[in-house]
Amino acid sequence: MTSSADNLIAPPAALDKALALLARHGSLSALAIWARRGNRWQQLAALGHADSLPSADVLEAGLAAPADGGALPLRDAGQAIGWLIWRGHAGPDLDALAELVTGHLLCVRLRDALNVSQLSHEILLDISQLGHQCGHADELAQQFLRRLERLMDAQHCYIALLDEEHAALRFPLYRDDRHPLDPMHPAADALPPRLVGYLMQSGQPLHYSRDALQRLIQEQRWPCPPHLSLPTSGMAVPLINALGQPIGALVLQRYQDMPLSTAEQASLLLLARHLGFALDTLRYPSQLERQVQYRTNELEGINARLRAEVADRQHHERLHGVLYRIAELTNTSLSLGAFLAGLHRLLAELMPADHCQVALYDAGQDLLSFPYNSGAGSPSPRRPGRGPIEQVLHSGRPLLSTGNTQGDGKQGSWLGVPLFSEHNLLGVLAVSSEDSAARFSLREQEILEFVANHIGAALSRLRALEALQGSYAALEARVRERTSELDAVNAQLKYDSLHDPLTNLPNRSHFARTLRESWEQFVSGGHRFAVLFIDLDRFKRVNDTLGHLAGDHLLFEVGARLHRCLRQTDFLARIGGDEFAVLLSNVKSFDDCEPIARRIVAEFEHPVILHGREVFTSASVGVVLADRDLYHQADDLLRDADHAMYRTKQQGRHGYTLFNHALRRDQADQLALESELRRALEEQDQLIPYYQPFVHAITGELVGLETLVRWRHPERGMLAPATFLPVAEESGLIVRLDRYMIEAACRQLTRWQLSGQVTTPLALHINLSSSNFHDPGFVAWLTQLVRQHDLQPGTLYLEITESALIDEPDTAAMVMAALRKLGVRLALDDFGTGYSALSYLHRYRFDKLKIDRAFVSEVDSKGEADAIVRAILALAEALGLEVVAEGVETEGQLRRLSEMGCHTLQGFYFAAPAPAEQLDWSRLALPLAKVADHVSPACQPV
Ligand SMILES: Nc1nc2c(ncn2[C@@H]2O[C@H](COP(=O)(O)OP(=O)(O)OP(=O)(O)O)[C@@H](O)[C@H]2O)c(=O)[nH]1
Repeated sequence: MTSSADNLIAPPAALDKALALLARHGSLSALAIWARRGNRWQQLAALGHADSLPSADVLEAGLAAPADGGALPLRDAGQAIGWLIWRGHAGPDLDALAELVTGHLLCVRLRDALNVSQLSHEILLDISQLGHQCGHADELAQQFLRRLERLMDAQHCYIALLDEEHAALRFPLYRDDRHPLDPMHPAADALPPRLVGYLMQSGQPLHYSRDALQRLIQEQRWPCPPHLSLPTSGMAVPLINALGQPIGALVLQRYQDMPLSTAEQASLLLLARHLGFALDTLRYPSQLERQVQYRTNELEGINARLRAEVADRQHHERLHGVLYRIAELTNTSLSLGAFLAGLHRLLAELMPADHCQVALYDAGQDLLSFPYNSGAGSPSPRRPGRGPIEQVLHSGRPLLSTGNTQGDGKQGSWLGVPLFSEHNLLGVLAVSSEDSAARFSLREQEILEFVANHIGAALSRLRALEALQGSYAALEARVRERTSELDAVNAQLKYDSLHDPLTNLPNRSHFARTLRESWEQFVSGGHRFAVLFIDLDRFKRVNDTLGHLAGDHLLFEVGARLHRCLRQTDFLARIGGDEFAVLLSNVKSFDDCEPIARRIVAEFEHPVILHGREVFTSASVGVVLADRDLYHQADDLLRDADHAMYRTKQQGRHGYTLFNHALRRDQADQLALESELRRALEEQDQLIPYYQPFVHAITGELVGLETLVRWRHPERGMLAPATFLPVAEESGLIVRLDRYMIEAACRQLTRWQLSGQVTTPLALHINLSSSNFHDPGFVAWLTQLVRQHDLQPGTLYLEITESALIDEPDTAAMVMAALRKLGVRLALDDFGTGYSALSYLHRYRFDKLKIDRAFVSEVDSKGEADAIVRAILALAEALGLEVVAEGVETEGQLRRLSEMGCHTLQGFYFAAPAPAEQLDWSRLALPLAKVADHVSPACQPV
């Protein structure tokens, strides 16, 4: 008996022995032993007519064993590894023999495996050498196939390799008649390249059945024609090089129903591993060379990357530098032209911008203008056409074009981007290069767009700046215009404020200022000067007789005449109505002033022609000399010049007076008198009312009394009104004096009435100064007074002079009307002496006229006076006015007046003015004949 070890060495012989034993123990006509070798059944031993027996495949598929025999599966670990199939009777030791055969079959399998393993090792070793033996991958693949076929069924297989240079797959071996493929240029969407690609990506071997492949195709969405026949099974293994990187794939497939065994799968993995190395060795002859190459490639890669990084960084630095300068330029350029030229220079640092053009589109005018165009001058504005600029404008997008971009036949590259300002399309920025090799790319486009943004911003800024500058300029022009207008107006206002509009001469304030300046200079050692005060004489008369316009004319003419009398250096001003003042410069004494004053006075001897009439006028002049010892301020000089002029008036007008020591004393005296009068008004015993009667010419009865003021001065004695009334008028105390007198008279009348001395209505006359017309409380005050004394207002006669009416005619009329309303009567004093008395009678309503003493005194001696008095009486009668003749001093006058019909008389002939307590009531009550007898020649006015 052979041992198992022998069987291991020679299994077929062992089986034959097992067959003989079975035949011996039974009556068998046929017997076969089948073994599974790989994926197939193989009949290892047979006896008798074994070929009539069913095969192992048939039995495994479930078909019945021969009816006249049997079939027994031989199992190892539950798996059928062989079959015993027989015809006839098997005998009792079948099972034991079957076990024996099973052991033999296992030996066979082990031996097969050993053989395969040995073969595999040989082949693997062989394949490892192929890399050095073969010169080309195709050859290596054929060699590999030959060896593979020794191991397994390799009817359908292929090897794919990655061609790195061309990034494509090549198939040095391709055997698959079901899927024809051009191994050198395989269609990328065919199934093999897709499968290889998938495998190389996953890096994992893939064993698949048809269904699994079908699922993969669907999952990966590979195009797959419906008629395509897929393998029943297959295995694809990635080819890996020495560095573990996939370089291709080895695929083996079966279309028949014979799946790859586990051993085949394992072999294929090993084979693929060695194939990968062999192919890698073919590409890199030696490992060292390969490593050097690899390292070189790696270093070259790193180097290239570094160089690219450095170049990139440099480019970015340059780019940032230029962009920064562009941003700076945007904010600093003052003109668009300078800004755009600067931009072009900077752009040229970043790209081959040989030419640069900025086109702006005005939609309102449908015009393209070119604020910047490098090269030969700026094209003139034009309507849009069909060029690349228009295309950019139309699309609002960048445009890159190559070829003959300039229309000059030269090849080049053109890049244009739209210019926006706050989303409004303004125009186009374009650059072009003449270099046919230069090409603008996305990078240049991005830069240009960046620059275009800045141009847009700069345009907005410059336009805003231009608009601002424009409005500033307009504003400045307007301000200049307004300033010069204002200057002119101011100058005019200043001139007006310093000049008299009628004569064009400097006015009072101008004179006052000049006077002060001259005084300051004089005080600090400058030249002496003098002041002349000139007032026209009786100027009112001109106004009244010829009208105000003629008066104006005269004032103008006087200004011109005065000017002629002066020297160049003298300063003439009109300081009031008919008042002029002159500053005589550089005079040493009155001797220098007098000739000029004389000249002025003489100038008025020539008539002035007003409204075709010759008018004679004259002037009163006062002269004062600047004196540091006597004066402290300039205004005092004018005051004293006025005083001197006033003295001229007092002395008969038409002349001049030098303000000398006597006048100064007189002036001081006047001032003292003024303050004494002020005090007198506050006391009761200084200002005394005197009463002078009005007598009826025929009956001799007392018909009225005129109240006349006398001042019983404590030191100066009894003062006549002429002494202090001018002071009262000038100082304004006249109003208080009038009230004082009216009140005193009313009080006195009440007393007389109470004492029974006055029983019949008596006319009480009191003088009223024109100043009272300006006292708004006067009428109310008088009303109150009349009530207080319970007087008949009709007994009061207020005597007004013509001059009071001349000064303020309207105010006078108003006050007079109010007085009349109160019931107080009005008398016109000194009638006949004025020059326009008749007009006053017409204008104002009087109750009584007092014929001036000048006519009365001559009424009995001069026929002329007689005639005037007659005329006055006739006029009064016609107007229904009472008449009083004042100043009757003789009996002749009395008789004459009486004959003429003037019955109310006043004068020394009857009684001199006397204080109340001295009135001789007994004599006043006498009839006329007796009156004359009682007149005392010693009775004189005070
Ligand atoms: N036409 C005219 N008259 C003026 C102007 N200003 C003032 N007057 C008048 O001038 C007159 C000045 O009068 P006075 O100087 O007081 O008196 P007079 O008549 O000149 O008399 P004496 O000065 O006393 O000689 C007043 O009647 C004013 O109304 C003016 O601008 N034009």
